[in-house]
Amino acid sequence: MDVAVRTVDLRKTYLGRGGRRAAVEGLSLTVPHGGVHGFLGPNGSGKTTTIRMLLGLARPDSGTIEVFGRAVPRELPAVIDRVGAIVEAPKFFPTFSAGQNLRLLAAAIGVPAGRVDEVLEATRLSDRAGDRYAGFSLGMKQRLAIAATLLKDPDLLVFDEPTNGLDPAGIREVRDTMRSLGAEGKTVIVSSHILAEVEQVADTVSIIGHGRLLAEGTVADILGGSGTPRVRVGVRDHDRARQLLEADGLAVQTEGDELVVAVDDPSRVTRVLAGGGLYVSSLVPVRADLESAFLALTAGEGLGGEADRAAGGRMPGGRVEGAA
Ligand SMILES: Nc1ncnc2c1ncn2[C@@H]1O[C@H](COP(=O)(O)OP(=O)(O)OP(=O)(O)O)[C@@H](O)[C@H]1O
Repeated sequence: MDVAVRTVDLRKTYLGRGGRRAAVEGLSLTVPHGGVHGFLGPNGSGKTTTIRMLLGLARPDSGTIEVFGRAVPRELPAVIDRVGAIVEAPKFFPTFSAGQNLRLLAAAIGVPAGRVDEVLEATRLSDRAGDRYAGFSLGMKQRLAIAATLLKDPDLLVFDEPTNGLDPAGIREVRDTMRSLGAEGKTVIVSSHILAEVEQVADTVSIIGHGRLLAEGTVADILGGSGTPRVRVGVRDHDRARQLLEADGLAVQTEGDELVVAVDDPSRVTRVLAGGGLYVSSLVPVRADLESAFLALTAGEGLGGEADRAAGGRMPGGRVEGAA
């Protein structure tokens, strides 16, 4: 696998009131080259701290970072031109148009003015290039920020919570932009504490909690670890249905008005129940989604210790820390 970013045993502590506290604790991450990588974790799990270290904005206490094979921060000057990032909200002149803002920036960093049209096109802002920045929606402002990071035509883009504060339309716009950048072959790292915001665009994800890696892999890997498929069964006589299914060796749970049965072949449920004179009114597969996997993995965040480890143990998919 061609690797864009690799960290090994990364650790960063901060001095707080109660002494030194680890924000990042032994984090080993691998981000493949090309495509969108979701960097996920609850608030305070260490995402921003990790991103700041990747960009040379914070120094790790220990551990190593490589960006395109170069050690960061030592060899950062050799790769910095290949990296674009939005870590904090960038500043633009409100009364200038999008195009004017980008042309100013291009001149400041020594990029030919012709590149401005290309980045406006890449972020689908071409037809708004003449409009004043002050009149932009939040989603458009965020796309302009992405356009600014594209001026240098970097190979790696790092966006820290780029959809924070956006409405659903803005989230969709930013998501579409990230997707097309990933499809073009760029490596896009996007952090979020809301999994649904990156699930649809991420080719690979890493999930962290308390500064540690909980799982890493393709979205399919992580979902694949959720175990036997489950179906939600609508049937009148719950108790009797449960007896019949359990007598057939199936694991059954009651969730609200329905039974949830872990079974590889759903027709077995209808067969068993019909055999006992019960008829199924509905049979719906429980979709394994990344949100459930994420919640299972980060369950107990804030409790720490055993709760985290137990939650991790339920997730054999992807690469799970402790199981790898
Ligand atoms: N400069 C700092 N000084 C002291 N503590 C810090 C500093 N920066 C971060 N921390 C602490 O480190 C931990 C991780 O913070 P970080 O911002 O990296 O998490 P995050 O996952 O990005 O969270 P969020 O989604 O809320 O931004 C938190 O407990 C935070 O309070």
